[in-house]
Amino acid sequence: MVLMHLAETFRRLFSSRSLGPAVAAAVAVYIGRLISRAFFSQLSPIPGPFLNKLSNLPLKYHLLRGQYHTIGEVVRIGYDMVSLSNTSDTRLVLATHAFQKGPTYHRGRTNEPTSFSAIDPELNKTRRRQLDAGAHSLIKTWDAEISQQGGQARANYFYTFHRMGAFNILQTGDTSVIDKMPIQRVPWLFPGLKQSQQFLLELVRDAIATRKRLIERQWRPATDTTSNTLSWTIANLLNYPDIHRRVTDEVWSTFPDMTRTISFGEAKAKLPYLTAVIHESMRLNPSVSGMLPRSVPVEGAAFQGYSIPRTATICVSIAACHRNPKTWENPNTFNPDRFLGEDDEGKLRDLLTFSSGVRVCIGRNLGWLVVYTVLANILRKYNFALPENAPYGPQRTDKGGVPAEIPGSAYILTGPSHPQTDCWVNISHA
Ligand code: HEM
Repeated sequence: MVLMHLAETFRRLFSSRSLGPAVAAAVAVYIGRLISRAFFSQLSPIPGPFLNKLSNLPLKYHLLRGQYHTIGEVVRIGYDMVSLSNTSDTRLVLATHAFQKGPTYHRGRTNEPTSFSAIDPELNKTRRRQLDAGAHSLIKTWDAEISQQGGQARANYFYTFHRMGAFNILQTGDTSVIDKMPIQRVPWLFPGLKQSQQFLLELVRDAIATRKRLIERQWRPATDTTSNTLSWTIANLLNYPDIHRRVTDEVWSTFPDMTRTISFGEAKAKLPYLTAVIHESMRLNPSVSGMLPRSVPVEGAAFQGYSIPRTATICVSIAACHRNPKTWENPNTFNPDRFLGEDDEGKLRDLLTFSSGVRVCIGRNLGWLVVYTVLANILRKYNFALPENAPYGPQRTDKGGVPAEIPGSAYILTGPSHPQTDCWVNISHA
């Protein structure tokens, strides 16, 4: 019915005297453009499904379904887009500011470019410095106090840390925020109180509004990456009961005293199998997985013998690199042992979980801290078991006999697509 309607509309357009030639010309131009994209573009020699050569729509469809390319190391994933899955090539793209982040990073995000979305290298460097500046200025302040006080300083670290994190006071010396704290005054005696309260209220309202805006736009990269990593690790352990048992045994036998929380340092130093489990989970399901677009420098680029013009976009796909069969044996299998062998250092170099180069994740230490401590403590404290009617689990395998993975999205950040059905677990105290 719809097709008939469309056909009739086209017939009318073409037969209309005034519109007919214009529409025919537009269609001819469009078809010409498709032919040129497919056969005469500089990207034409690059392998990839035929539809990808014509439009970027198939890419969007595949990303929404959680799929990324697995057919080669340089693949045409759109009419003007290529994706790499060779780790060395990918590191080269990420290494410097030569391949800047693509314009999509900032489109539709926050008003102000953040350290994540800033495209301009200079602005990004400033943003990264601003985050470092707190620690840097703390060190400078304490160094100065130590030398002034003859080698030993009396410092209140609580206030120092607070000031360092909040509003960059140590660096700028601007303490107006603290000075206006209402709790520092006796309310009814000071006329300036109303003004101070107003100032603080506006500040807080502003912070809440910004946070709400980010949440509404589902833009919480830092917390999402960490919580997605945790979700994927639990999902993988539930799919592989032997590995689950082995990692739990390691935590139990290493830290039998349940009254003490396992710290990050302890977990990292004393739980090699948990470390391998986390690496393997981050390999199989990197929470920042794909479509990290990079603009090609004016002089163009070449990878694996294919030249890529500056008009194209290179999409770095961490997920595709992590499942490249040339790099990883049986890439679709969850196998932490690959990080325990003799070449575990080499294997770690092939991981791009936190990216690499100039735009490497600046929150990776915090990410590690959360992932290690949460996993070590919950694996020790709880038994996890899949409910009887769980849609995924070791009983459900794919054609290769590997436990089927719960579906995930693949659009920059990757988490389970249907947590409302796929992420249930029964927990009890261990
Ligand atoms: C397991 C947790 C995490 C993973 C897997 C992860 C991964 C990544 C990756 C792959 C990138 C590069 C993205 C790109 O090139 O577009 C990145 C960038 C970034 N990450 Fe993380 N991240 C994690 C946790 C965090 C946390 C906890 C924070 C903040 C406290 C954070 C803040 C950032 C920022 C600001 C950038 C942009 C850096 C820049 O472009 O200069 N990340 N992260």
